[in-house]
Amino acid sequence: MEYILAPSILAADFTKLGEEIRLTEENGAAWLHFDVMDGMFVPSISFGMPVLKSIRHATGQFMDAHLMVQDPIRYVEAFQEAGADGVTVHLEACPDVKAALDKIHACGMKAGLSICPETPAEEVEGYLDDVEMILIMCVHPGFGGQKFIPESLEKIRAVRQMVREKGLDLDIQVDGGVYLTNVREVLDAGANVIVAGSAVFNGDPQENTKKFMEIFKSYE
Ligand SMILES: O=C(CO)[C@H](O)[C@H](O)COP(=O)(O)O
Ligand SMILES: [Fe+2]
Repeated sequence: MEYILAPSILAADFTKLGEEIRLTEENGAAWLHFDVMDGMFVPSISFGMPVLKSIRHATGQFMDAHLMVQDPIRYVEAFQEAGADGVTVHLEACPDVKAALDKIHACGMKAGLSICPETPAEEVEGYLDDVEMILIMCVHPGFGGQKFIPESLEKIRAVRQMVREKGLDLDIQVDGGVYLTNVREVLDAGANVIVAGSAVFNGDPQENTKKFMEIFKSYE
């Protein structure tokens, strides 16, 4: 299994964003996580297509767009045009989940499906053939820097088990409250794509990225 670090720029210092992104890329973070919030599906508003488009030119990392947006199918094409490589939508935000996932594929991107902490793991079962990745939120979406919800570990295990039983090899991404101190627990539970905002950008992004990559090496 491939272990991937996806630093979330939500926690970056935007006065030196390009430099901070470069430090994560040079030290092994293969993806960059881009949190889009619409003030409707989640209470906060973050950033959107123009910011992604600008960053696209600054990095070769896989651009992982996490859309915390109501009825996200409306924006799939725009994110592809801005330079996203993968788009993840929330099951709870889609009037027609399958249509949103199909649209992501039709736009030539990898499709991810995310569930909030209160949504049971079983809800994703019917969509496993339609995605490349399941994103398990380990905090209530909307803000960075929150505390990891411990019950998420059981959900990660359940989804990894479902994926195995179907003979699939999907990425399982975890997002929210993941730090160097608890990342082994989520890896042990079956996650392989780790989103980390505060844990990468608070402090030294170079050293923090290196430390995550060292832990991943011990799993490969
Ligand atoms: O989707 C998100 C919030 O809704 C963020 O990706 C997540 O919170 C990452 O931040 P941190 O690692 O600081 O918890
Ligand atoms: Fe996110």
